[in-house]
Amino acid sequence: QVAAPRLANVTILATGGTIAGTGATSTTTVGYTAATVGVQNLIKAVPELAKVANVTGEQVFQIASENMSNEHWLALAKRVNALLAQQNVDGIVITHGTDTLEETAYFLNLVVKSRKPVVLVGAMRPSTALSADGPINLFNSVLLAASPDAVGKGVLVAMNDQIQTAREVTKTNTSTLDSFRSPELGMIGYIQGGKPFFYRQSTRKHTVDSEFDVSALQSLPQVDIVYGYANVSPVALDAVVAAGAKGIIHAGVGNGSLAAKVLPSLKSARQKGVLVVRASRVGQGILARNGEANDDELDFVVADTLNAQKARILLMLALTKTSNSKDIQRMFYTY
Ligand SMILES: NC(=O)CC[C@H](N)C(=O)O
Repeated sequence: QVAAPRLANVTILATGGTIAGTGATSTTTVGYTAATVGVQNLIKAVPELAKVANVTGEQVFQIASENMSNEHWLALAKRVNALLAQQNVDGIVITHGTDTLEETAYFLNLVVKSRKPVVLVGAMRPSTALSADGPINLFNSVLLAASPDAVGKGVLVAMNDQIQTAREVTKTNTSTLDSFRSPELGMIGYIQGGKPFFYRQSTRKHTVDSEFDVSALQSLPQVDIVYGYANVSPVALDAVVAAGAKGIIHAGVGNGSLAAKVLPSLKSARQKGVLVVRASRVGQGILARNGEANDDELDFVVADTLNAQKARILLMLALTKTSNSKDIQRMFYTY
């Protein structure tokens, strides 16, 4: 008689979103209400979870993810770190609205102090819809969080049978099931037949190799994003500087080009000590340092391949450590 292998202990931290959403009818796939189903009912809806892990649920928030804030992130990261420090927790799944899921994933990728798996998951259809994607996504994410193969890979996203990394994944479609993709550098694996299959991993630092530590932080520095477009004016940029931004992400056109009408405001912001990071609205490609602007002379930083919303997260964390632009540029080439 051989003893059954020990099942991993996985904690599901529920934060809301469509995966916990309900609609008026089975064909309601838009215009439903997000964040109404509690974590115990999410777990009850997928009895198959018990076959792959000992699952415990905790309702940390119940929100639509457009309302995710820096304070939510700090609370969530502290809870994740506390749980992963426990010997009886092997992995964590976080259920999340899809709108800002990639941001929470990247934030945790930089501040979780453990090699144990952390997997974010959401759904594009509410729990009441025909062919709802939440249950299979939840099942896949729990088996991924329970898998020794997911250890040390950084924070992962498991949706639509694919495994994506926090740094690369982005929401690419407002409504289709295959919305979560890493169009630039690619997904790293699949989940099929109850098993994860990994093919690649990120070379960028994360989790235990990260220099960021939120354990003593109650807030994060204000960093705002301003967008580039034809006929742009400096109105929005000047407003965020006047409102006290410590850093600005400029999501410029093309390779982060700066319009002549905006450049004086960016220069004056930098002279006041505001950190300026050039990113691109394009969505793919390296932001060339000293390409479309002389970053050395302007003392600006470039975002490398990070999109603007993830550049905002890295800059906030960077500003908790230093205001030295060279050091911050190093961080953008490291994480
Ligand atoms: N598909 C979704 O999860 C979107 C619902 C909601 N806007 C949210 O992000 O929480």
